[in-house]
Amino acid sequence: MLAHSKLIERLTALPAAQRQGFVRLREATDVTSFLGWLKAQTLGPRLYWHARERDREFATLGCLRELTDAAALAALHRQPKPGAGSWPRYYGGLAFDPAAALAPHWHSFGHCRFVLPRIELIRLGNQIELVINLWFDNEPAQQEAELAAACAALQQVQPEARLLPPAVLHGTRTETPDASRWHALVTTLTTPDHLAVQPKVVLARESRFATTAAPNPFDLLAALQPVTPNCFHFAFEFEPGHCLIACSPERLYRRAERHLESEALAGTIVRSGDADRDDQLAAQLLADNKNRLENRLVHADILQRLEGLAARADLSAPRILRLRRLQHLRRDIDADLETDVSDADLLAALHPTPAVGGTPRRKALAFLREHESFSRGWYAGACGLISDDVAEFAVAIRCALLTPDAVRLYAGAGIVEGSEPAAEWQELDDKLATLLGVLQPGDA
Ligand SMILES: C=C(O[C@@H]1C=C(C(=O)O)C=C[C@H]1O)C(=O)O
Ligand SMILES: [Mg+2]
Repeated sequence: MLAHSKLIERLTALPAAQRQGFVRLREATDVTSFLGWLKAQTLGPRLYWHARERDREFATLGCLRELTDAAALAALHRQPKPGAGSWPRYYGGLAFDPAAALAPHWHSFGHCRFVLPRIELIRLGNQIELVINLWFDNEPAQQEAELAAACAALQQVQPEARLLPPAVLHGTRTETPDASRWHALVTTLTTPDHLAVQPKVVLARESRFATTAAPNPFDLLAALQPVTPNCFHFAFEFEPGHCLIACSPERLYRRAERHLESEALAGTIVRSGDADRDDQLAAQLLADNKNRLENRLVHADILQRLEGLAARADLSAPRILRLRRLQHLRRDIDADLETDVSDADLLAALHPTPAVGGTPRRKALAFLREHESFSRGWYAGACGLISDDVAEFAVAIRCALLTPDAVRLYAGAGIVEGSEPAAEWQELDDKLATLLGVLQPGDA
């Protein structure tokens, strides 16, 4: 029998004594492709999250509860452990800047949106489970309605769809800012007066393709997965037709109980196609003052913000994270958290890091609100999942927003002392090359 039918049977037979609080039932199942499975589903929101290590994968359908502000996130922390012994897991994220207005194409995301899904498909290692979530209160009528809603959701589960090569992206491309405005912004940020008060700002660009034929987001992400090693993969579709997809190399943090892993990922050089030349380029990156400064400002900020939250925090030596076309400088941070630190505290402290915002943070955000003439929305936001025992967030870079009338790609570059406008503009193109290579195969 199929897993969803087994879950329906178990729900129908659920003893009255178990109709209490948060309930989660799970059944082993087998799915070839989580993205193919999501593509076939009609119940939304549809969310997908895949860890960089590729050993944990999640696809979710529907919404049982939602958290849409910092207070609701903070309240999660104090919840008693549910009787079922399994914590609810919320999937979602935060926009880049909590105080910046959102353009209409970002409205369905909001500044903060986390969903406790009705249905989860979870792979841990080789084990796949289909999960149904319910939340009962003490009213018999609510309990009946909750059971009926859960069964109805399971009945809607569709068999996997076949993934297809994504439709090729056509449409006129508009850059915001354009190259001359970028030049002016970088020049402003690298004057000695500016650098004295604002050593780093991460400037970004939106590349908008006007099209009424955006590729299917799940086909697109599936095509990107094999060419984006060492990356988190995620897709967030809160409303039909509006989907953010990302192949991000950058972890914001992972927390397992009181243990925290974070990192400074900043500083960039290309790859060459030749192994020896790549090693030379990596050595050049490790020795380069501008790139080291980009990275140093990130780990200094993260370590400083962990003071008071962590009993211990250690920084690794610099290493190279290799992607398909780029290499980045990376330093890992490993910490033990103080007892009562919540994910709401961690998100408020760490996000946005100077890898995507700048330092000092408030000044950088104020500069971007004033001078960046597009809406970042969830680009450079924090995306991931929270439960009481484990939480994990990636930074939403190397991403695309697909909407009914456009595909928008985003790329940014850290501007510090030594940044040159043309080289930083080129870095934006280098960061988009993998995505564009799949979206517009002939042109890459
Ligand atoms: C802002 C982005 O990437 C960030 C900027 C980097 C840089 O300037 O060297 C490198 C990695 C990320 O910290 C992006 O990809 O959009
Ligand atoms: Mg850079």
